Amino acid sequence: MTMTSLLDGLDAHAQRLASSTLVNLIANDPARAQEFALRCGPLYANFARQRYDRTALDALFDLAKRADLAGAMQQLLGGETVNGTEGRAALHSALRGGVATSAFALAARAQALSAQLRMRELIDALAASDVTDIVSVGIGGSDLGPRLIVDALARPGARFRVHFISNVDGNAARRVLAGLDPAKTAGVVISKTFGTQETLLNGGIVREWLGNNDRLYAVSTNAQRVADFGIPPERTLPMWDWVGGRYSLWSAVGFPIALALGMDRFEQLLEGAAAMDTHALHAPLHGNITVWHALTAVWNRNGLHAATQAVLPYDDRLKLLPNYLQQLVMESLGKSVRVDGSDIAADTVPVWWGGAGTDTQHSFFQALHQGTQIVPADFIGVVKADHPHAANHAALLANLLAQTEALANGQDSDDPHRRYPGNRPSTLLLLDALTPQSLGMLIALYEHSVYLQSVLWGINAFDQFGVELGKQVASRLLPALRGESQAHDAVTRALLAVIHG
Ligand SMILES: O=P(O)(O)OC[C@H]1O[C@](O)(CO)[C@@H](O)[C@@H]1O
Repeated sequence: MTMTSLLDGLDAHAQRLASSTLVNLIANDPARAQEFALRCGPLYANFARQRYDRTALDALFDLAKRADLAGAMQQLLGGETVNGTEGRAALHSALRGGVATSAFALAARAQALSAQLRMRELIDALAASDVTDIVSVGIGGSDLGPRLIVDALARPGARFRVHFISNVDGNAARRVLAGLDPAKTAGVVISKTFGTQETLLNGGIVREWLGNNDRLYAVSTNAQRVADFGIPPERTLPMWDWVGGRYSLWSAVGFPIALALGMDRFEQLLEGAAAMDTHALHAPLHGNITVWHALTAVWNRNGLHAATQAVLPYDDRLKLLPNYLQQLVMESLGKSVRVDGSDIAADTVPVWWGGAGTDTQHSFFQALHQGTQIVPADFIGVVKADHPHAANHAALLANLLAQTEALANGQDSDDPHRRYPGNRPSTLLLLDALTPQSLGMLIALYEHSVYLQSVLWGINAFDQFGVELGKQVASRLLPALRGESQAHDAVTRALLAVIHG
């Protein structure tokens, strides 16, 4: 049987379960509350409120075996060329630990360790200077990860305050720089290619604003372009082709993280991710959180045909997680051809979106409870608070548990307006506490789940050709925008006429 027909087979299970509700599924099999749950160190995952039963799960695990997810994980972590369209490995795991023993992976690990040593030296030197603020310039994978981690884990009173500029909109740079003193600020320009329009423009603004290149640093694979930009090798940290941009926060792309948290806590983040790598590689299929998470995603997409997936962190410090995951998941899995170039018969990635609870309960949760679309959700909670407001934390956790329960169980009413249909699936991910380790582990779980989903769909998770066309059209349009040429497209010509007034 082909993978496509196996994916089609999920439909039959979904049909079989069409009249079962989550209430029935759990009432008929109460042990699933415990048995559909797994733990990996500080990370607990409960899948009991997903709309599969044990028979459907067997079909999913059969899919996992036939797709050889275990072998695929070995290939990824062993540094094999899992990015076939670009002929590259995706060795983000080598940045954070040593699970693999191939010569290539060991060489990558050695490069990663030497870059970490240089990061530590540069941070120590900056800490001995007058610099109080850091401006990080980058976009996409060179921004979202560092921005998320700094927002989640930076502590008040840290040695450096770290700020981010990503958008090419000049307001982004203007707002950030407005509150800073160029004499006490260092800039870090992060770009794997050092060819990204937004980053080069914003980097140029920061370079000019600083008025002194001595406090400008770079992270890139392209040392020549960095040098041409005016940043010397002694202030340039390396990147490598074997790390994808959206998988790169563990590399020197994480320099802003290390500046904000300190190098020791940055290394704890890496340790957490490395522990998830070990789990992903060695845990048996049925006890493997990354496998459960990936199979659940495929079930919701190809069995239940859910068009979107929500991610709902119940911790204000994780409010940027949905933005980060949008790139990780949708840039990786937003594909409609298979590795061999053939069309995929099944649907791939749904739209990922979300926001932090409880705020979002007061914005879009109405649609989650009573809208016509079923939106599977990942709820993420943190058990132990590290603030003194115990009543707030109790309310936060009560809301988290209440929402997953209400979405699943619903509530009947004679009044259709006041009826809650329920049967809305969710996964609950709980961290014992929010620490560098637990956050590293959570992010690595998503990375590996994304990869395993790509294997199940037969697509390449590590290229992103879809973003290129827009960039090419934008650069072709620049002369037309300046009035130096005519746009080719009739609608664009009409719009330019409006802009030119
Ligand atoms: O690090 P770079 O080369 O500036 O690229 C930034 C981002 O642009 C993309 O290529 C496309 O959005 C991402 O994959 C990448 O993370």
